[in-house]
Amino acid sequence: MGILEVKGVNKRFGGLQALGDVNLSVQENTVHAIIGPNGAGKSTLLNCLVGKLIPDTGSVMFDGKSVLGRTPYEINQMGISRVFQTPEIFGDLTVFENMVIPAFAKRDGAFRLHAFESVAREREIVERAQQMLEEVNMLDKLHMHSASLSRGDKRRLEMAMCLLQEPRLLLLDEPTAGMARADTNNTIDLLKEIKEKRDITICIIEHDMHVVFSLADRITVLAQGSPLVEDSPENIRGNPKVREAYLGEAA
Ligand SMILES: Nc1ncnc2c1ncn2[C@@H]1O[C@H](COP(=O)(O)OP(=O)(O)OP(=O)(O)O)[C@@H](O)[C@H]1O
Repeated sequence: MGILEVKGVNKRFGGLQALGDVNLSVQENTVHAIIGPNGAGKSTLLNCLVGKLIPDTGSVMFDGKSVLGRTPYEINQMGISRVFQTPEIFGDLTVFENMVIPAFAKRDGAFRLHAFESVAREREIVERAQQMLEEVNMLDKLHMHSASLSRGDKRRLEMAMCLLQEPRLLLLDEPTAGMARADTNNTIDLLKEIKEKRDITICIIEHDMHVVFSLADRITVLAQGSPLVEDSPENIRGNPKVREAYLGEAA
């Protein structure tokens, strides 16, 4: 039984079947990659895992509990965090402000800011934010405006914001899209470190096969909304069906 269990998920957009009978089992403390051609349904599937979309049929269970019908905030509270394709950070704020502002946010129905309950709590949040930024090699950019960061740094900042919540499942939507090779390699190293340091399961959508084969323990190939095959990276590389549907010469 995996920490994440997707069973019989279907999702239609009007006449288009974006997901057709998707089954997926992600084992705890592994990196599970979801790959496939454009339009295969990868982002739709990820959106179903974080409550952004509700499947027409099927179930999505995280650690034995259904995620369906929960708000993104509740899903976050369950231990699931997501790094988006386009980083969701406040460009007008500094790196440090982006890290600590969510800790001020009280979301009891409405979203509003509140004061920390004690100076000790405030100190704890500030220290943890700094530790996290150090872990992603951004401590020297603490006071920079987030809008002026490079694409890679914006991604790293978002990763640090997610890690601050100590997720058990981290969902990454094309974490290296648009990055130069050096930044891509830094991101691979960073994700390996993150994995080594904590008990965390990572589910990653990625087109760059160098990233996928560097990180993944298991790979699911989606094609036209349905899983074509799920296997180890070694077997995926050599699978003629996968080569035909997606990889071509990339593997
Ligand atoms: N909100 C929506 N309304 C209508 N159609 C949608 C919507 N979201 C996705 N689709 C369609 O569903 C199909 C799957 O899209 P999805 O974005 O999940 O694919 P993907 O595998 O993530 O593709 P890519 O690799 O290009 O990001 C596509 O045909 C897409 O056009």
